[in-house]
Amino acid sequence: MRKKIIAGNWKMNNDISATISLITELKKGITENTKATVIVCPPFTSLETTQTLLKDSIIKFGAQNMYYEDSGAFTGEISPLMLKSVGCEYVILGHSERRTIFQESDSLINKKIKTAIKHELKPIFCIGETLEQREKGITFEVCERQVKNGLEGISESELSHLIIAYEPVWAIGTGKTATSEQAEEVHSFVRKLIEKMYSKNLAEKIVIQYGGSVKPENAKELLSQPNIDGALVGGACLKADSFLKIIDAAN
Ligand SMILES: O=C[C@H](O)COP(=O)(O)O
Repeated sequence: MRKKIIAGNWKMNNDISATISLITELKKGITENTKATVIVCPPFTSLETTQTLLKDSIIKFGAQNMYYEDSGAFTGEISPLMLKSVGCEYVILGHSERRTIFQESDSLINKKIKTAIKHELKPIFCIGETLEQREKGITFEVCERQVKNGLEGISESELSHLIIAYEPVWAIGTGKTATSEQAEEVHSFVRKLIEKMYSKNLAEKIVIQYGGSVKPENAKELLSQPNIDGALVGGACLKADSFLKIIDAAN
């Protein structure tokens, strides 16, 4: 039985004082009785504060991106070693906002995933189709290409801590959630693909989260699908109240 993992991607939100308020509220609501694993992914500038606030907490944290080199002349970038130095356990890679706004390619994402694994950071690897691709009927094809290219050259043993997040681009920040049937269909497809690429064993273990307008109102229905193992939450993770309700829905 896969444990549900609920991650909050704060995106480019929350300064230090908002970070302190939000994490303080979350700590009150997330206790030993919380069944899901909870991860928060604040912006880089809040990671050190997050590390301090989450010392001795069961809440885990990660970053929203990183570069694939350890150090050097890469102005504006953040290395996996820097993330490790502030205690990050996870890193979101291949988010559709990185793919579209910052033109990140499958091959760049693949390099980042490899480096994250090398440094024992757990990637949350995002995939998903655009509205145009869904309407053309190529959702599976797009997701298959992203998974195959993103994981190229990575062995089964290296994937033991990788999480896949299926996020249909048309559902991100739009209020349009995929129906639980639409999401389940893709999750099931991705799990079968992992079985074909690796093994039944890995396919059964790998956590596949859904992301895209997850809210307290739809979380239970989405999280009750057999192949949906958690959520990557954007907008609704910025308020403790709504994020805690989503976490409760996984209980
Ligand atoms: O990483 C999170 C996703 O992009 C979902 O964002 P959203 O919940 O605001 O749609």
